[in-house]
Amino acid sequence: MSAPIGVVGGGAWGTALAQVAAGAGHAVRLWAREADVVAGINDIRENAAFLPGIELSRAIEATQDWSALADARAILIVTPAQHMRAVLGHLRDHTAPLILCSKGIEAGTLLPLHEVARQAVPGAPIAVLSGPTFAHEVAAGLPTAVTLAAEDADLAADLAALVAQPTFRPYASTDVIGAEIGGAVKNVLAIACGVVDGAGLGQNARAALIARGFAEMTRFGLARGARAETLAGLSGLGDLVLTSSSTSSRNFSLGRGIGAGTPAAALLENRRTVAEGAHTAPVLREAAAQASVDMPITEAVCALLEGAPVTATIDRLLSRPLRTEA
Ligand SMILES: NC(=O)C1=CN([C@@H]2O[C@H](COP(=O)(O)OP(=O)(O)OC[C@H]3O[C@@H](n4cnc5c(N)ncnc54)[C@H](OP(=O)(O)O)[C@@H]3O)[C@@H](O)[C@H]2O)C=CC1
Ligand SMILES: O=C(CO)COP(=O)(O)O
Repeated sequence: MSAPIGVVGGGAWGTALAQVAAGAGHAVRLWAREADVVAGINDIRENAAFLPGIELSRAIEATQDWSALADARAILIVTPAQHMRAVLGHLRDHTAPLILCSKGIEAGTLLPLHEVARQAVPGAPIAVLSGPTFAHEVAAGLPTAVTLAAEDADLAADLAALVAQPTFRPYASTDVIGAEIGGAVKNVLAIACGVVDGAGLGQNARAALIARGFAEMTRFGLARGARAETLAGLSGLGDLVLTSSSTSSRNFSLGRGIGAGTPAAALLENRRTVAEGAHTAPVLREAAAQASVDMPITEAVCALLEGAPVTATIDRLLSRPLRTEA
């Protein structure tokens, strides 16, 4: 039997990707932080906390023991973005490729996650997997396509082949930063789209927000070295389209609650699942300021997360001086 695939993170997405890897014919070792998640996967083949209702493959073995990943041929990293550096500290000496599947930018350093991973695990080749992927649909075997990016084109193609299935199609790319920025920024934009929905501002407003949000994503991405075609692909526009209009998105749902009048702090209190956009928004605002990129929608989302009133925040966005569309 060939070496197993490792997965770090027993949330919805880590569990769904473990199911994908098992479906592709691999033995899978899934590291999770919480004992109830490990027990549920090993004993009753279900992650009831994060991915209820999906019967998990017997090829998945959950563990809390880092040494179980020692012989992994590749490791998918799927913890929330702000925990990634701490988690990767446990894998410092690994040399197997790491495939980063989380979406965000590190607070404080403003680093994209692949640079965090490079610092934390210097001997491992780094790749990024990102795209329009609701975990429950992937776990249910519904057709899905993603971007799988690594600087080395051969590595990207090899890793794509490693996890591919007829219903899970990775498209290889060498634009690592582009694949990351789309996923990080769309989470913030999904909150904004949810606010428009919750406040009852209509579908025209949502379409305008998606288009202007994509312009914002593109300006920031280009400033950070992303390629325009990556931002217009699965991991950018594709993921924005998915999460800007569906209550299956935790970010959209958070925004919807804010738009309907519930304070963000109350919605974020005691959450067990992650809405990454809430963490990414202030980091993105800082990174945009550093790069002299104008991101008014991101600034509005930050204001709402900090407790600004919905109507006044939307009025401010709408009363900005008229400008050309670019
Ligand atoms: N859900 C989805 O459809 C998709 C999610 N993503 C991205 O994947 C990442 C993970 O999201 P998702 O799986 O949905 O998360 P969930 O909200 O489903 O689960 C939370 C996860 O965070 C883990 N966690 C919480 N605190 C810590 C910590 N201190 N250290 C390490 N791990 C911690 C939990 O571990 P434990 O199990 O041990 O409690 C659990 O795995 C995010 O960046 C998200 O944007 C990307 C694409 C799709
Ligand atoms: O990233 C996702 C789908 O691609 C999941 O979106 P949410 O985190 O908003 O649920």
